[in-house]
Amino acid sequence: MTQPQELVDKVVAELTGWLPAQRWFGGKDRPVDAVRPLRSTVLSHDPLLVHLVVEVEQADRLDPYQLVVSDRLEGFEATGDAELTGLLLDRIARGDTVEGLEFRTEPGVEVPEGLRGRPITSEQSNTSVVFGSQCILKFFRKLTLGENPDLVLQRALHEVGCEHIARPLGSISGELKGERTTFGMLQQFLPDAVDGWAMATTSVRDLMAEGDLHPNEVGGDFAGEASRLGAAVARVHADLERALGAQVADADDIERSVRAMHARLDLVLGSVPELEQYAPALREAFDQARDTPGAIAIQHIHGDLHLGQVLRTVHGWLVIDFEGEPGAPLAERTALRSPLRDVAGMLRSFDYAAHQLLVGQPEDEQLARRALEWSRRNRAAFTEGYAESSAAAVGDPRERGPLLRAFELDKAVYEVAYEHANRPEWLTVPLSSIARITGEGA
Ligand SMILES: Nc1ncnc2c1ncn2[C@@H]1O[C@H](COP(=O)(O)OP(=O)(O)O)[C@@H](O)[C@H]1O
Ligand SMILES: O=P(O)(O)O[C@H]1O[C@H](CO)[C@@H](O[C@H]2O[C@H](CO)[C@@H](O)[C@H](O)[C@H]2O)[C@H](O)[C@H]1O
Repeated sequence: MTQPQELVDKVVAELTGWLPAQRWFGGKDRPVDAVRPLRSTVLSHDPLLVHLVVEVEQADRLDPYQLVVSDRLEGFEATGDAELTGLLLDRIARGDTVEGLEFRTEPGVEVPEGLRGRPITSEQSNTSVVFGSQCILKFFRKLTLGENPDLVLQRALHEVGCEHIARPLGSISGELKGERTTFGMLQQFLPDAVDGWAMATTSVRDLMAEGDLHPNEVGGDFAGEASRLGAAVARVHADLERALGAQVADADDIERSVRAMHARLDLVLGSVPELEQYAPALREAFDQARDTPGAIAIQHIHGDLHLGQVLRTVHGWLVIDFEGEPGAPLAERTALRSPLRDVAGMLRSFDYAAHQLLVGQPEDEQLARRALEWSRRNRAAFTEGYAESSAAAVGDPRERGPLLRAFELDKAVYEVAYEHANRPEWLTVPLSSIARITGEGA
């Protein structure tokens, strides 16, 4: 029988080669220099199941990543094993503490024992496992020291009765480098849910299949959903404000945020030279954010809102994954920011959904025209739905043109970096948007 330490040593030795091949690994664009164990906890002896946190060294970066591993699999990764993941859920159901690792349910929640887990297979930054038709356990991969905003914000939203989130059911947390850190989050699973990305891209495909029809004429028109989605996002913002408060941004806040946009651009320019030609126009747009009319409200926001983060259920739209941008430092993700950043994130996503079909055929002008038409129609519907339901302090995004434009471009710069690191073949999607928005050629 393998001893836990033997397993940990074997796994750690293999990780340098194994990690870069994982979808959720955030450092695929840089070589892995070293992997060291930070903490390991035996969750079960028979079958052997070990919770392992490692520190991954890549040039000047040190990032903690989380795994659960076992010796009884062909590889070692246990999140794909129905019985082993069931052991994690059982521990949450019983409220166990194992060597400082705390498995808990949320107040008033009962979780059944004995369920088996199945991992979901969509493109994602973390690993999620579904149990029966009732709960989903998100296992954070790249760990953020401290409490994860995904759990903190959804708890706060649940407490004020927000109707547009899945109920938080439990968590796994423990100490990492002296800080209480969230390792996992259990949430209500919506078995009937379809994510917004799947719905939107289906609608785009319907349109492309109809040579002569416009977006409002085809069966799969998405504008009604886009408008309802705008209203749901506005209500989530209002609930976040109710739960955790808001402030009016002062001149320093605005200045800091303009400087941060420039700093992000500087950083991304260092690794993606294709962005260089748009830099002057981007900088001008960031500077113009200072000229936005009226007071700007800042509050806790989602921070990485896009069509893959919203689920359509029979009861309406739900927003998930309040973790913020997976690459950003925690201080930035938990800072009070303008909700218009989320609006901008979603507007970017409509543009993505429309243009992803052009990835393999950039020269097709007819397709490009239809894509633009779809994007404009759905962006307008979303913004209108948002404006109709938004709280007075946030107001109508259309009246905040310079700020919204700067946020959209800042998000597109983030996406350039994200695609460069994760899906280089998609790099043209944010780059061509930047060209369109800044008017710097397509
Ligand atoms: N509560 C839920 N009910 C149904 N499906 C969900 C739920 N939460 C997440 N999902 C599915 O899992 C996917 C990944 O979830 P997400 O929270 O975005 O993880 P990640 O942080 O890895 O991106 C979603 O796109 C969605 O398809
Ligand atoms: O893994 P997360 O969902 O937290 O977010 C990261 O990955 C997203 C891609 O899966 C990425 O989103 C970009 O691509 C989406 C289509 O796949 C598109 O809907 C988004 O608008 C676009 O930003 C996201 O930026 C990244 O943080």
